[in-house]
Amino acid sequence: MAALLEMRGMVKVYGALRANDGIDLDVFAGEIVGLLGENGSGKSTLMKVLFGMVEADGGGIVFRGRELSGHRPGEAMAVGIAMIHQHFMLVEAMTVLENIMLGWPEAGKLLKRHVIAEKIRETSRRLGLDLDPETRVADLPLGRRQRVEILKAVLRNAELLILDEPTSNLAPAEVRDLLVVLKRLRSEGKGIIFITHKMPEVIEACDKVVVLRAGKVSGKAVVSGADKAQLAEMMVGRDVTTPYVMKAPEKGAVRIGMRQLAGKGIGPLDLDVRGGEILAIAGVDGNGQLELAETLAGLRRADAGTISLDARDITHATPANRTKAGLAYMPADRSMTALVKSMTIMENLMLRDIQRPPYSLRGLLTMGFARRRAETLMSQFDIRAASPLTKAGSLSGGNQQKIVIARELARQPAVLVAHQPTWGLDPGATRFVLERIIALRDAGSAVIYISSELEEVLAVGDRVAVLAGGRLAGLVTRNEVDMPQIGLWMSERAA
Ligand SMILES: Nc1ncnc2c1ncn2[C@@H]1O[C@H](COP(=O)(O)OP(=O)(O)OP(=O)(O)O)[C@@H](O)[C@H]1O
Repeated sequence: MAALLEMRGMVKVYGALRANDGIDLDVFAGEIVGLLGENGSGKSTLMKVLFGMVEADGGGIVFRGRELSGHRPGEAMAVGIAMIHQHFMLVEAMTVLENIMLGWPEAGKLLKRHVIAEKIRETSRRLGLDLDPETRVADLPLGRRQRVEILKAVLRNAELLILDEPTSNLAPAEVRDLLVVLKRLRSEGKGIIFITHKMPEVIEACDKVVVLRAGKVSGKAVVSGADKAQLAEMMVGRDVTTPYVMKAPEKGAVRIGMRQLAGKGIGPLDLDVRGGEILAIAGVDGNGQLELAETLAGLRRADAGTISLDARDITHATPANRTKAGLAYMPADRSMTALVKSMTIMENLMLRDIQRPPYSLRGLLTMGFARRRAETLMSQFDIRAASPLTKAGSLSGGNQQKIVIARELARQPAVLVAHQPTWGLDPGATRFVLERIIALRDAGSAVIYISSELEEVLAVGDRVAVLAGGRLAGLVTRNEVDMPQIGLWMSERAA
């Protein structure tokens, strides 16, 4: 049987960097191929070339027996290739049906609205998407929005679906549902390319894996029957499975405190986090995590209650004043909200401290210092780019995340609020970041670590709290953690 997709010797060069350096990739109909590799190894670039978003500098693509070159996304879609983006291209104010018609103008000309609505219902039932054509996208949780994109692709007769880290911002239950949907698509004969950094997802859903390193294929394997340890070694290139070392906490004074804190979607909350302590907050996404993080960072108003930082009331302080007071914040959606893509890596790294020494002395920017500092942070945090003067937006997703993480950690903040700090990071980078956060705690900072990844929460939390419906459903110390209890708390919903 001929492959659905054959990519041969793909090359894509950016200046001196060979982002893709002779990559071969085959996908058969009815096959899920895991595309893996560390941050910056060239996965997204290869997919952008395939989908016609960037032009290759070498190599050839054959899709369903026909050569594809110099194409644009419109042509890729017309021949049956669909790309499900990480940031969904949906209009929130419109319904599922309207969004689907919007992205499929030909259908609007040929088919009546109720016929399309029926097609949506039928396809949704068949694939287990649980979507109603009349629901407004704004009312759908993230996982369902992604399914609208999948539905759109299937209705337009896509034969190959590209999913670039589709699970990175989904809650565990949504991930399970997505994998079920992907398997149904496979059984209907679709080819799927699935980019992920998560080993369990690969084992659960993929038929084979292709691993990239520095723009080249560094390994290939059939998943069934493969030795898990070998697969992990091939994917990660080093052992990242040893547990984190957590010294017994040396708890200091309360560094951040909340009293009856309430706002839209949260509270009232009473919490204290001491220096030398990590409070990990678990919970199913959408239970007030974002609201809590943004209220602490000063991006949302608290309607009632107080927040204190090192005994100073910061409830109504601006984000900039909170930064000055020693608060660092890593938002979950770093590439959209914490990074200026048109600025250089160096500029992004100094963004928070630009008016203060040592960056600025008597009003003069000390560029030499800024550059040296950027070089040091880039090497410490393994931010892969040609130079500190490279534009942040041209970096791979994971490397963009690392800029924000490096900037916030390097400030040695009194308090760190980290929301899903490892989204989009490869296993090696995840480990590094968690170790740095633990080091920050060991140096006396207070950390609030918000994540829907239970494994991480349990690995780093000195205490573990569960947020449900915007309130604390439970709070235990590390030694008291009882998994069934945590699960129960997570499923609690405040009325
Ligand atoms: N437009 C661009 N200009 C310059 N360099 C680029 C551009 N796009 C990508 N690169 C570089 O190409 C390399 C591969 O990036 P790519 O986004 O393909 O990696 P990735 O494997 O998808 O990584 P991640 O897991 O972090 O998303 C990176 O070094 C990146 O900085």
